[in-house]
Amino acid sequence: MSPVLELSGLSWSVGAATIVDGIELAVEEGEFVAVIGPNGAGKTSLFNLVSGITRPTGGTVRLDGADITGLPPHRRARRGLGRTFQSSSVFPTMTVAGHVALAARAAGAKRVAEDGEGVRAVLERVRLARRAGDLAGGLSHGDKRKLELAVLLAPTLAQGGSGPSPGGPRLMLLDEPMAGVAAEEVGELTDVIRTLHRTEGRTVLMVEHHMDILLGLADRVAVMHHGTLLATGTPDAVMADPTVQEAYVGEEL
Ligand SMILES: Nc1ncnc2c1ncn2[C@@H]1O[C@H](COP(=O)(O)OP(=O)(O)OP(=O)(O)O)[C@@H](O)[C@H]1O
Repeated sequence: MSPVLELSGLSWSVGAATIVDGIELAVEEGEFVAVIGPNGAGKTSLFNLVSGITRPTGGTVRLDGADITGLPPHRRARRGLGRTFQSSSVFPTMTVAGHVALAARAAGAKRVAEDGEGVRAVLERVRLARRAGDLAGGLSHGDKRKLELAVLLAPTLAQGGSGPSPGGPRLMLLDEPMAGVAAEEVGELTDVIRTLHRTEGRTVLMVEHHMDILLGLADRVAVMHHGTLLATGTPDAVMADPTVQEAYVGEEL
């Protein structure tokens, strides 16, 4: 069986600067791979290439064995690739339930009521049902992150209809979901992400700076440095790797 995601020689240059440099990475079905690396290593740039926001200057991206290198982001989404962003992307004056209903309709769901069972069920999966009627602008950072996950799951509501990717994304790219989240909210957000991975069986590729969060969450860690993949391995193996420690000199691993 092909890996869910396969990156071969994936590269991106801007002028003379090579920002992503020959990445080789295969992510298997149901795997949780964390991408770490010092500031400016190229992690977000790599996510932009995988989700189709930027076109690589070299190499290929394969999803379920099919070459999707030339596909725009919405067509990748239809094939089951979902992505969240480093900075929060909610609409402050729209309700929490409104976000889910809107995303479900965009995915082809018919007759989605904001106060209906379907929207509530999606919000329960990210532990946000109690805030369904509240405006997104009033949510804590942790709850905004959960709402972004609910928006990723909303295409589930198109199930049975003509909507694309009825089960929601099988591959989720999460770009620093803990950024800006208060320490007391990190545990619950980690639990939500763990459930989406372990219980629902989704494949996850996640950028995260804090190794303590990744221990117990990630099967494998991929370390980026200056645009290249410096090492991949279990969290413990990567932390013990002297080349990784060297790349992080002056920064916390
Ligand atoms: N559009 C662009 N044009 C030129 N340089 C860019 C562009 N986008 C990113 N860069 C540069 O590429 C490098 C990698 O940036 P990127 O944001 O991918 O790193 P990162 O590992 O995600 O960093 P951080 O951990 O700080 O978020 C940086 O030096 C950045 O300045």
